[in-house]
Amino acid sequence: MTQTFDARTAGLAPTSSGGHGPAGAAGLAAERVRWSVGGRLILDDVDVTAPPGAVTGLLGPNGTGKSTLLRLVAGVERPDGGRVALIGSPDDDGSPGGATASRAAADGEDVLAMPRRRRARTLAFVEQDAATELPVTVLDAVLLGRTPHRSLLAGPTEDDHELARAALDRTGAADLAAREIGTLSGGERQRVHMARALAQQPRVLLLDEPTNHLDVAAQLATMRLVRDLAGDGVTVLAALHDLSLAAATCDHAVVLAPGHAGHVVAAGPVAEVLVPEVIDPVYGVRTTVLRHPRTGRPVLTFDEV
Ligand SMILES: Nc1ncnc2c1ncn2[C@@H]1O[C@H](COP(=O)(O)OP(=O)(O)OP(=O)(O)O)[C@@H](O)[C@H]1O
Repeated sequence: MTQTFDARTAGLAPTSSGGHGPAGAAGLAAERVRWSVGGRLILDDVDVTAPPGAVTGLLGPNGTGKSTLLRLVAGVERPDGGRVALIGSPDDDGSPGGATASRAAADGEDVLAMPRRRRARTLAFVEQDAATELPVTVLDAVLLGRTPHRSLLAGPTEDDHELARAALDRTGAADLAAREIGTLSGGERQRVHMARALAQQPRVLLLDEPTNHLDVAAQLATMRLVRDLAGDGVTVLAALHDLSLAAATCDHAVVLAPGHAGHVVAAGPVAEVLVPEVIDPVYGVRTTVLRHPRTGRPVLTFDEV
């Protein structure tokens, strides 16, 4: 993936935040979000906060509701209750969950009440294994990310093309621009969906397993890109399975427990959350936390109980 690219000079940083960098960033607070399907309660009054201009990992075993929460926050599904709001400065205690989340959401702008186009300028979502049935080229698929930024009847401008190509460049997919999207491999498609989200110039980026299908170098490049975006003032909430990748990349982590309709068991800085006391009972494993010899960040290894 190309890492020499500067989002600010190419105009890929968010446009609507009133300034670049974390100081002008908007965070996200989901408060008491509730959702049922087929008579089964999937999320029961879940509070999750993604602090402004930070990378927050949404963690938890299979089926704990990570994708569902992201889909509700993105407006793909309607919650049965609760609120999703943009928030400003971090809370006094820096806590990304709990009572402070409720207060922040109560104060901030309601994302789900925004008109669709405005919401699409604010928030971009890369779904897990997002399929694209349309017989379109990769470049056209990425240009769709520019739709919320122009009037309904207008076609893409030169600037839109430039931004779309810059987004493809940044996700390492520039050479795929002319390909039909349906012919791509899983990893190639993942990069294209990420590029479409970047072309949207969102203030908040929601990612569901962004490293799915990617080889190890592409995983690292993606998470580096995620960190760079946060540096540009984009708030990132990413569902992740690889806890070491989360420890290496995220500022904050939120852990959902199995069997309790999305109950948040821990939320806070990764070094405090990614510890055996939290991970072992949630995942049913025995965790050892090592230190990365170069970065000093936690590296997690696991044994069966
Ligand atoms: N449309 C639906 N109909 C029925 N059940 C659903 C639906 N959407 C989600 N669920 C159920 O809700 C629960 C949470 O699913 P979700 O996909 O959000 O979990 P997840 O934490 O993202 O899982 P994974 O890590 O496996 O991707 C699961 O038990 C799933 O089967």
